[in-house]
Amino acid sequence: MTQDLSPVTRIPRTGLPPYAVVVGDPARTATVAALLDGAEEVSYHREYRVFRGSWKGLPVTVASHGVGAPGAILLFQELADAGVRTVLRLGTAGAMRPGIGDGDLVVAEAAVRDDGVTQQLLPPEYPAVSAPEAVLALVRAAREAGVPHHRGIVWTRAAFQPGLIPLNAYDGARLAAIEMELSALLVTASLRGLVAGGVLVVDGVNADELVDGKASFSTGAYDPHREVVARGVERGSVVALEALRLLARAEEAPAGPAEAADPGATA
Ligand SMILES: O=P(O)(O)O[C@H]1O[C@H](CO)[C@@H](O)[C@H]1O
Ligand SMILES: O=c1cc[nH]c(=O)[nH]1
Repeated sequence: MTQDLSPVTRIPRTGLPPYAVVVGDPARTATVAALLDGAEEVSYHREYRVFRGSWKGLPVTVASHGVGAPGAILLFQELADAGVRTVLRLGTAGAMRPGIGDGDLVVAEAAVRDDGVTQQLLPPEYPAVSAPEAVLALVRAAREAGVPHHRGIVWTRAAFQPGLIPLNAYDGARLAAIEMELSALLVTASLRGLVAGGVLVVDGVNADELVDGKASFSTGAYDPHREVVARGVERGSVVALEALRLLARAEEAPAGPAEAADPGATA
């Protein structure tokens, strides 16, 4: 029997666990899947590679979305169509604030919508915010794992390489990191009633270097191919999976009176 597959990403329309970790690099799905019990590759079409498996008894989906928000949002939408309800992005990012170092994690509280695609879907004033429970679960998981981590607002920016327009629009805005897909996930989540968040592994442009004036925050010190980044990705994988487990456990707990009265609370 031919499986019913989504049109672009070719992920199965049914049978995916509702808790998901999404990553940019298809190779990273295998890194995360290696931590799971009973991991199996479900599909691999274009940049969209999907595994399913179990983390401490919780069935999870692990999927890649490639580089750039226009392609990534196709995966986010098709995951939602397939019944996935909680999505955490485990990405890499450049640091933008003093004190954030290579391999550290940044837990995103919100993202600047400079993603190049959501502007075509709804007005730019609409915010891209992480679910507060996702932020708290990621921070708790990072703290319990003893992983260096920071919280803050992330700049999702469609252009990776610098062009002619100066990149100083957010100087002084205390942004924590820069990457390319998170705001598209957060906006999709708000529109579709999903719980979403992001944890990013810093792969360069250490903000201490910025302060010293040794690098610009373009790609001066960008180098994701280092041991410090690989270790950060391993730690970030555990943090993301553990945060999913905390979120699932909290959702199983009986709703309080305020949540029960608010139909949006359990969307
Ligand atoms: O490592 P990933 O998750 O792909 O994230 C970052 O890395 C890519 C750029 O090198 C972009 O996708 C950016 O968001
Ligand atoms: O988009 C990205 C990803 C990683 N590092 C960066 O500096 N930018």
